[in-house]
Amino acid sequence: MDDGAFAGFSEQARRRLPRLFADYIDGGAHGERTMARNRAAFGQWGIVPRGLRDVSSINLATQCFGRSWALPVFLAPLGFAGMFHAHGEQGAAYAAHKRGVGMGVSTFSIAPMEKVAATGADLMAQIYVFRDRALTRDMLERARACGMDGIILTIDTAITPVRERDMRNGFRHLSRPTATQMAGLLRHPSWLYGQVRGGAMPNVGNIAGYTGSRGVMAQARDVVAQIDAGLDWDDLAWLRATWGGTLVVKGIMHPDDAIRAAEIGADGLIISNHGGRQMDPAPATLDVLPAIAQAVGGRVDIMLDSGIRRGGDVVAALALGARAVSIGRPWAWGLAAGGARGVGLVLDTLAREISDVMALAGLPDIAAVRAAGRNALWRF
Ligand SMILES: Cc1cc2nc3c(=O)[nH]c(=O)nc-3n(C[C@H](O)[C@H](O)[C@H](O)COP(=O)(O)O)c2cc1C
Ligand SMILES: CC(C)CC(=O)C(=O)O
Repeated sequence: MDDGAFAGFSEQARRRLPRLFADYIDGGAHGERTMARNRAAFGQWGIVPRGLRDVSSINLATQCFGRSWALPVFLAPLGFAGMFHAHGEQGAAYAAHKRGVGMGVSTFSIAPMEKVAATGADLMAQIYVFRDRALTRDMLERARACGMDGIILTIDTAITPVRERDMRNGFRHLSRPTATQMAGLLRHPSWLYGQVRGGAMPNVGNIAGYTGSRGVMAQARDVVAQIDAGLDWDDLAWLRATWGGTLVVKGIMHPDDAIRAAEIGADGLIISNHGGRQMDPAPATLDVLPAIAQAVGGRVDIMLDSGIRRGGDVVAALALGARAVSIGRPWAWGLAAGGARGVGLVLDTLAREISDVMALAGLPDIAAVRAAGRNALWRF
């Protein structure tokens, strides 16, 4: 796979992590065709160099979902991220805070959201609605209580499809670690030491009741099984009525769904195929972006994720109608490779590339990128 600007981080992450976790991060659903298509779609677009424009200062400041960030980049919610490095979700949030960007905290965060919120970062709580709505209500109340004024409802995960790498490794498919899994953990002593020192084999600590000694893999299997496959548009309306803050719907891939979510009162949309981890085969997110942007016509802000690996990818997405992008695996690799510092370096790497591309395209700020639109782009 082409990990773009993050190849060094992903390589190091794969060295540092037991295979179980490295494959969980890297893998996708079924034949991983969606994952490949996400990357290929960015390869279809060039950005046309322009000169004789004043680009002596490049400003990456961005507004999206009613928030202000220093970059048009958001850290996507990632489940079980605390297993990738002892700094965990707090480390990532710390890096996001330092760089002035936002972050989604997964329902399946290893660290309880209260601990992540204590970093002071601009966070949004990602919500998987459970069959037991009391758990979901509890999560909304906790999000509000720890000062988060935005939530992200993920809608592309009614079921979790086969992810062949996870099946092979027994990720979420076993209730007890196998000898192979144990040997894999022991072959990564520095990772293991960090995990033990950081909390002695963590729990899926963000969900009430999921603590104890059963082991994080058994917990992961059980909490994922809690996701309600019966979720429908009435539930979105319920959530809209229940949650007074910003409500963003993640996993939109069709213009009709975008329009319906906006009509129900969502404040924002994330065009996402979950990084190719859910539907396979699905279209690339960049390919569905123009029709969705046209359908919503500026009524709600659009963020895009799945396959962002270069600054040029970000600029192409913004020129085609996104207000910002989010990155998933790149920050997981950064975290695994170097904790909070690694996540910070991932953001710096992307910021530098975005800035390079904008300068050489004669686009000094994000408003200029959006205004240029397709005029800045070349379809190969
Ligand atoms: C390890 C991992 C865990 C994820 N966990 C969640 C999750 O708990 N909730 C969610 O909405 N999306 C989850 N996602 C999807 C991401 O939020 C995001 O949509 C995706 O990673 C973007 O694609 P990219 O990894 O190619 O950047 C996860 C993705 C990865 C790689
Ligand atoms: C549904 C879970 C397996 C967590 C998740 O969103 C992911 O791994 O992509």
